[in-house]
Amino acid sequence: MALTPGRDDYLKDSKYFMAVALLAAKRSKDPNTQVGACIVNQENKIVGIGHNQMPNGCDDKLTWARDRTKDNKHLYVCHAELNAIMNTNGADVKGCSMYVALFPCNECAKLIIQGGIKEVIYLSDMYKDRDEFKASRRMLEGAGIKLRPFELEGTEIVIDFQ
Ligand SMILES: Nc1nc(=O)n([C@H]2C[C@H](O)[C@@H](COP(=O)(O)O)O2)cc1CO
Ligand SMILES: [Zn+2]
Repeated sequence: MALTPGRDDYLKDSKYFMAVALLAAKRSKDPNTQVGACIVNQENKIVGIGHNQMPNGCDDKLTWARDRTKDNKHLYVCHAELNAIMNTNGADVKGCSMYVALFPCNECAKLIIQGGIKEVIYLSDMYKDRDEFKASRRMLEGAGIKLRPFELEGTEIVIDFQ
């Protein structure tokens, strides 16, 4: 008996996980750069999601200004990767992959390495020439973490609420 085939145009795993990261990024209040991260375990289950946000309880007390010569957001903001790692409800991130909209900075690289994440899939590497990102790449590569640019296939996913 011939089997009825399933849909071909379903959302593939890696595109889904990056889309989850990008959806999380939409929650960010950063007026300039919104970042999301999604951690996936070896069974392809999501174990943590995060976006760049101010520390809990500090939301309306801290500035989103960008200029580093004055009081500025970089002193305070919790990066998407940090939040994703902290949002796992106790699941272990060891052996997991992280999908992230922007290449991790040096501080997040330390969390990724010490947490035992084995692979980082990133969409943008727009700050790659800065020292923090050179340091980050050096540490991640040194720790043997696989770094993979996300291969974009199509530029949008439409979510229709109707
Ligand atoms: N990988 C990252 N994850 C993040 O969550 N961020 C956050 C920190 C800031 O809130 C924003 C970057 O701001 P800007 O320098 O592009 O105005 O994105 C930044 C990076 C880049 O390292
Ligand atoms: Zn970071």
